[in-house]
Amino acid sequence: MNDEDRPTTETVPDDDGSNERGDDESGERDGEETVGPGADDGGARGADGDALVVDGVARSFGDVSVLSDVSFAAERGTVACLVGPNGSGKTTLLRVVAGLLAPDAGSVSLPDSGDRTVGYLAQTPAFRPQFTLAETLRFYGDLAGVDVDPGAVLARVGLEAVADRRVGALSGGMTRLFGIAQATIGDPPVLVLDEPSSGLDPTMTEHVGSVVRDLADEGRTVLLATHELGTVDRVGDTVLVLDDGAIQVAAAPDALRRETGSETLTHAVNQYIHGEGGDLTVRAGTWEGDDE
Ligand SMILES: Nc1ncnc2c1ncn2[C@@H]1O[C@H](COP(=O)(O)OP(=O)(O)OP(=O)(O)O)[C@@H](O)[C@H]1O
Repeated sequence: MNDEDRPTTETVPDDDGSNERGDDESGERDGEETVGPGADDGGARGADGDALVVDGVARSFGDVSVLSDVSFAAERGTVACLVGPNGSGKTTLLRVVAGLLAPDAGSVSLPDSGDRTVGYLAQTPAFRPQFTLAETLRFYGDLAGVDVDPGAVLARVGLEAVADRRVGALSGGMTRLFGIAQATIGDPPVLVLDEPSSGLDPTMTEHVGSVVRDLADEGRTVLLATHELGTVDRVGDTVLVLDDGAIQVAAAPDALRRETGSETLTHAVNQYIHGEGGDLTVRAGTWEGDDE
């Protein structure tokens, strides 16, 4: 395989030229409880079990402030679901956590384990279609400096039977699963997944949700962005509502419903979305996977 024909690292695009981690890996932990409802906590509340602590992260593009003060923590073995309106900064935050974008301020603290601490699935993963799944995984393994057993990596997402199929012959859902598999190369303790099941049919959406849940149950910490509140309800331990550049609330789906007196997660989440003009209901129609 010559260099031109090799698969690329297009799953980790770098759209502003910055590719450094940019955090100081020293997010302070104050020993308080992990996450909970409340927008005015004034900082992350990392506890001993936390695998990921984001503390006071800010990020602008030019003079447009996208993230102003984002803080939250996530425990090992849990799924944290980042939700928020289009353009609220979910992808920006995930890229900061994955080390693909440097924050202007604040820090991201990750577990200190191995070479590959974070695995990342981009919103629109792109692989070279002419290579097989096994070839592609080996290539990414080489890039990450780790040995890859393609069969074992593919088994994490249920694709081991098609290791020798060309990536271009995969369905959309299988491609997304393959992207998740790629993110697990090197077995990073934290997985950052940008809309892993958007645009998939209900059965595949459910399957992707199960895969994500299993990856967390095996001890990883998963941070995912999604508009599908049905998926959040099924697999999420924590809902992080991002709006106005900050986490407006961090709580378990049930707690969020209870605290807002809502029957549905959609209604509960919308209580924390300010929208334009402060109308809490104005964004109600923007959520996919409605659970009502
Ligand atoms: N590289 C960039 N340069 C300039 N502006 C950017 C860049 N990346 C993101 N933005 C802007 O930052 C804002 C947040 O974008 P982002 O993609 O993070 O939102 P999002 O919540 O993931 O949206 P969606 O739900 O539609 O995927 C948008 O206004 C977007 O135009």
